[in-house]
Amino acid sequence: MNIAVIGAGAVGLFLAASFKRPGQDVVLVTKRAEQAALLADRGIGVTGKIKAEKNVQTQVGIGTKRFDLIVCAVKSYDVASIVAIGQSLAHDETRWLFVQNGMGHLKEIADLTGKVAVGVLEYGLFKEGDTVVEVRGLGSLKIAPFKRMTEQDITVIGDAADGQVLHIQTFPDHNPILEEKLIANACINPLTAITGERNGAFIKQQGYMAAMKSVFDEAVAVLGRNNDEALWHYVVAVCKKTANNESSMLVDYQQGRKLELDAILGYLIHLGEKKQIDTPRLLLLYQLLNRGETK
Ligand SMILES: NC(=O)C1=CN([C@@H]2O[C@H](COP(=O)(O)OP(=O)(O)OC[C@H]3O[C@@H](n4cnc5c(N)ncnc54)[C@H](OP(=O)(O)O)[C@@H]3O)[C@@H](O)[C@H]2O)C=CC1
Ligand SMILES: CC(C)(CO)C(=O)C(=O)O
Repeated sequence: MNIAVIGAGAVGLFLAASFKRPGQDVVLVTKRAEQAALLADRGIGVTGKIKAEKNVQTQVGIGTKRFDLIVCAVKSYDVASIVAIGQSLAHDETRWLFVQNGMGHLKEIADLTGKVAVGVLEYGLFKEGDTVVEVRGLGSLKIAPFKRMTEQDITVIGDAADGQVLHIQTFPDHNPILEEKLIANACINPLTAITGERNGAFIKQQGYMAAMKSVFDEAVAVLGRNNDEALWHYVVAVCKKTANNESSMLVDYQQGRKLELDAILGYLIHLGEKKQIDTPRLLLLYQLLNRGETK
């Protein structure tokens, strides 16, 4: 099987290393030529809680080669541009896997004509320069079919990863796993970005925990999952497993990069509007973090 991973950020580096196994070709598609050259020279280094060194091929932008599996690891706001040009990487039986946080990207990937799966990544990953990713929190990659994917296609993706690096769990339905992760990201990412704290602070300090719970209550009301104790335990468990991680939104905020506000908070606020459910806390977080890049 030949595999393309699009986007060489924290997640793309980790997943490219995860799918690189003997007899399996992995091409990591970067945006910048300098990064492609460095990766070709040094390979990918995985450090922290998982250690691996893998050599993969690199490619700058979309080329002419077609792949059996395409893993899209760009931010949710870049998914539309990949969908627009990505078809040239695919053949009729290509399987796509999208691993973005939030649920904002689902409307974009609905336009793809191929077989599409979605995944949620519960690892805490931190990009240390162009070729190294530090694993700061362990979890799973949960994957499920989104469209035209059979159970067997999902199994093929699950079996393709190097089990020493990546733990994959497969699910029959994408909605529950994406909703759970959406809630976790709505609770963790904006508050960590505002406070500058690592994820673990929100289970160690009572005041932070109360703030997170109040965001949780609003978010679950929008999804119609009030009184879902198991979901609150899930959010706490993600904080615990990734306690030492700076959330992807905190990292982006500190680096002045665009935030995934629309995919996470915006998605819930919009759904709340449709259902006539007030979301004052989600709106406040959105406004505090919006530096003018999002409407
Ligand atoms: N980091 C984490 O711990 C976790 C992240 N996630 C989610 O995973 C997704 C990816 O996150 P993360 O890896 O942290 O984000 P990063 O910003 O680190 O990586 C995204 C990468 O995509 C690249 N890119 C953008 N457009 C293109 C393009 N057209 N062609 C090729 N490459 C492109 C960017 O390049 P450049 O930098 O050159 O612009 C960047 O390297 C997000 O939705 C995030 O929320 C989920 C769980 C954990
Ligand atoms: C799992 C978690 C919360 C890890 O920090 C994440 O999804 C992120 O940072 O975006």
